[in-house]
Amino acid sequence: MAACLSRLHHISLHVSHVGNIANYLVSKLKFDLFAARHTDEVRQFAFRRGAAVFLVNERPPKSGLTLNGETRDLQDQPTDLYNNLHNNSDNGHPQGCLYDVETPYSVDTVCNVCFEVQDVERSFKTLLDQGCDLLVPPTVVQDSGGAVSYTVVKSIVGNVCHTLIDRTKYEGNFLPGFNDITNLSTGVADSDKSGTVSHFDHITYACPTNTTSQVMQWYDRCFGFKRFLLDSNEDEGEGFVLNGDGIGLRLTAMEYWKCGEAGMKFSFTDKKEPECKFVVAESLPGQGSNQLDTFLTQHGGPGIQHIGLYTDDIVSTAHAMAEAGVQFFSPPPAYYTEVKRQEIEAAGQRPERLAQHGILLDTDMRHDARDQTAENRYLLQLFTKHVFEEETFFLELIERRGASGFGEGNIRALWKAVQANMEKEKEAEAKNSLDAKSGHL
Ligand SMILES: O=C(O)C(=O)Cc1ccc(O)cc1
Repeated sequence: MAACLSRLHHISLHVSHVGNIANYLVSKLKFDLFAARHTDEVRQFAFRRGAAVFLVNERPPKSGLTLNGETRDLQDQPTDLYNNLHNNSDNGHPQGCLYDVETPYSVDTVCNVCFEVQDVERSFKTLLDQGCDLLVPPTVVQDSGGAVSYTVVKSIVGNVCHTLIDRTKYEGNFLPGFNDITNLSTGVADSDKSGTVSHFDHITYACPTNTTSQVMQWYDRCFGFKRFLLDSNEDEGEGFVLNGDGIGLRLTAMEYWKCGEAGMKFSFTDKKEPECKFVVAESLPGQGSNQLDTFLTQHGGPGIQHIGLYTDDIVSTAHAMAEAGVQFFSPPPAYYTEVKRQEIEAAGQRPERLAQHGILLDTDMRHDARDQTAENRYLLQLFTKHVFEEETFFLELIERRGASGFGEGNIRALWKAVQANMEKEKEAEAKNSLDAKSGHL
């Protein structure tokens, strides 16, 4: 039996200095800082835009395991390493990170997807029965707003953990132990911000070659995740494979079944909540080094490579973010004048408008017999450059106009833009070192 999830609560990051990412989230992505917790050991900050919540944990300077850039296998962090990092004080309450464990990777990383559950104790037992590594046993934390219980399970993917939390008896703003922050928010209501970000659309894992099926099995067994086909060309067994012309990538996606919707006896809500999909990306050999390999090397192993933020107006959202200094990847100009012009116009969009910020468009070719009218389903995507110093995380804006998967054209365009950028950076580095050398002569 699998543990029963009710909804995604937040995604947490572990960084060495909170300042840069806080500035990125607030000034550039227009998230509001709404809750914080400081102890002698740790600083934790919660940021929100719509239903998307990031919890940023600042790593204490002494912790972290240097991996010297070596790539590790799918799951090779011994559990006792996490346990040593999760100090308990005399009263049993963690002194370090609440609602999480410190990550053994030394780089800045996004590594915990926290879900709400109905019954933490039962989830804990179910996952123990499934042979999972439980890093924090059921723990209760309370303050004047009520009590919350949680447990933390290590996933099969690198440093990714899942905190399972029951906050049904809590009435505070975020979680017990956190102080509300109102005066440091952007001061602008979500509805008044230019563009919208309403929720997390998907979370993409970067994994080594030939590990996707292990990941899929783990999530099915432990959480009841189910396969979700991304494209009409996708083979059930193989996944969505893009191989050739400089790209070697296998994508396989899963969605989770909320308890209420999976025919369980309780239903948490009648309101349809936005879905967040999980995408497993593995690189295929033979097409040269790529962004997945770069991630695995710089991150020190598998993990969360990027997150898609859903917007219902990608042009305005991208415009506001670009004005605030967010850097995005752009395809070559020919994308808008030749390659995709007709397709963009057929979708009712203006190529010049999309070209302004590098927004990509892919039409969904899937034919759904039940839905004769939906001829023009498409999605719009835009990818940021890496958010941290190392290439261990980026974000994406995504607007879905009836398309629920991903398009091959957008992925190829992104792949090429990243490759071109890598080459440009290499050239600049080579030029800098040449300049430095000639300066010494
Ligand atoms: O398009 C998306 O958002 C995906 O998640 C697919 C994807 C996965 C990995 C990459 O390095 C690039 C694209």
